[in-house]
Amino acid sequence: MVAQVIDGKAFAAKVRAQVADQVAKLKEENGITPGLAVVLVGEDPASQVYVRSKGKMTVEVGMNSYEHKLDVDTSEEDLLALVEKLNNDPAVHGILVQLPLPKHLNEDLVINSIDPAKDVDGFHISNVGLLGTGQKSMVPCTPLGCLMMLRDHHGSLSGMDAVVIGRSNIVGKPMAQLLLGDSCTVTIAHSRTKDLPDVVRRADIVVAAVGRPEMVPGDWIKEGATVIDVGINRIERDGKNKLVGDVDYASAAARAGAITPVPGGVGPMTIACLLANTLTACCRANKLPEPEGLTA
Ligand SMILES: Nc1nc(=O)c2c([nH]1)NC[C@@H]1CN(c3ccc(C(=O)N[C@@H](CCC(=O)O)C(=O)O)cc3)C=[N+]21
Ligand SMILES: [Mg+2]
Repeated sequence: MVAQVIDGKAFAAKVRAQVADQVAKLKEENGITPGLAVVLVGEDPASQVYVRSKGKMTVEVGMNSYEHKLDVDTSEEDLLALVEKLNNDPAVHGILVQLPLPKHLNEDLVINSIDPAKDVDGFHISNVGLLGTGQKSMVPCTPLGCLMMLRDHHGSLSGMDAVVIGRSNIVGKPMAQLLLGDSCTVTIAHSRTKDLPDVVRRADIVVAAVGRPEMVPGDWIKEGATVIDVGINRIERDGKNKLVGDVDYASAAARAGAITPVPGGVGPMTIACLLANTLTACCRANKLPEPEGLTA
C-alpha cells in the first residue's frame, strides 16, 4: 500500500481563506476587526520564527496582530501585568503566550491568568474542563488541526480505534478528548507503555506527539491506518539540517492508508486553527453567530 499524503499545507491555506472571508464580513457588516496578541518572552530562535510566521498570517487574513516581545529576564509580575492589560483591551480577542517560558516563570500561573474567552491556545484550566465535559470551549490549535484533517479524510470517525502517543497537556490529552468526542475508542500511550508496538499495531488512527525524531517505525503501523505526525524535530543528517516528524515517514508511508508529512502537515494547520480560534473568540465576544466548520 502506498499512503495518500494528507496535504496540511494546502488544507491550512483553505482554512485561512475561510477565516479571511469571515473577517472581511465582520469588518463590513459589523465594523469589527479581530485582534490577536502574541507574547514572546526571551529570544529562542525557533520561537521567534513561529511568532513571526503567526504575525504574518494574522495580517494576511485581515486581523490585527499585536506582538509583545519581552526580555528573557522579565519578572512574573510584569508578565502578569501585561496579560491583565490584554485581558482588558477590547481590541484584543485572542491572547497567546508562546511556550515554553523561561524557567523562572510559572507557566500554569501565567496561562491561567489569561481570560478564558481570549485563551486561543485552549490551555486555561477552564477550557480544559469545558472540553473534557463536552461543553463549548476554546480548543487547542494542534489537536483541532489534526481533528479537521481526520474528519476531512474519513468523514465519520465513529467506532475507530485511535492511539495517541504522548500525554502532554498541549497535544496528547486534548487530542484524546477530541477523538473521544468523535466516538473513537481511544488509547493514550506514552514512554512507560508496555508493548507500545502492539498497542500501535491495532490502531486505525495513530497520532504521534512525543517529540522524538522518527521513533515510530513503519512496521508498527497497521496496513491502511491513518497516521498523523505531530512531531517537529530538527536533526542533522548527512551534514544537513533536516526537519523530521515522530514517525519514520518512508517506512510508515509504505503501510499507512494516509499520512501527514513533516513539514507541510500538522504545523501549518496549527497556525490556521489559531486564526480560526481568534475569529471564534471575536464572534463570541460580540455575541455574533460563530463561523461553521472552524470549531470542534
Ligand atoms: N502558546 C503556544 N502555542 C503554540 O501553538 C505553540 C507554542 N506556544 N510554542 C511553540 C509551538 C510550536 N508551534 C508550531 C506552529 C507551526 C509550525 C509550522 O508551521 N511548522 C512548519 C515548518 C516550520 C519550519 O520550517 O520550521 C511545518 O510543519 O510545515 C510549527 C510549530 C506552535 N507552538
Ligand atoms: Mg517555566
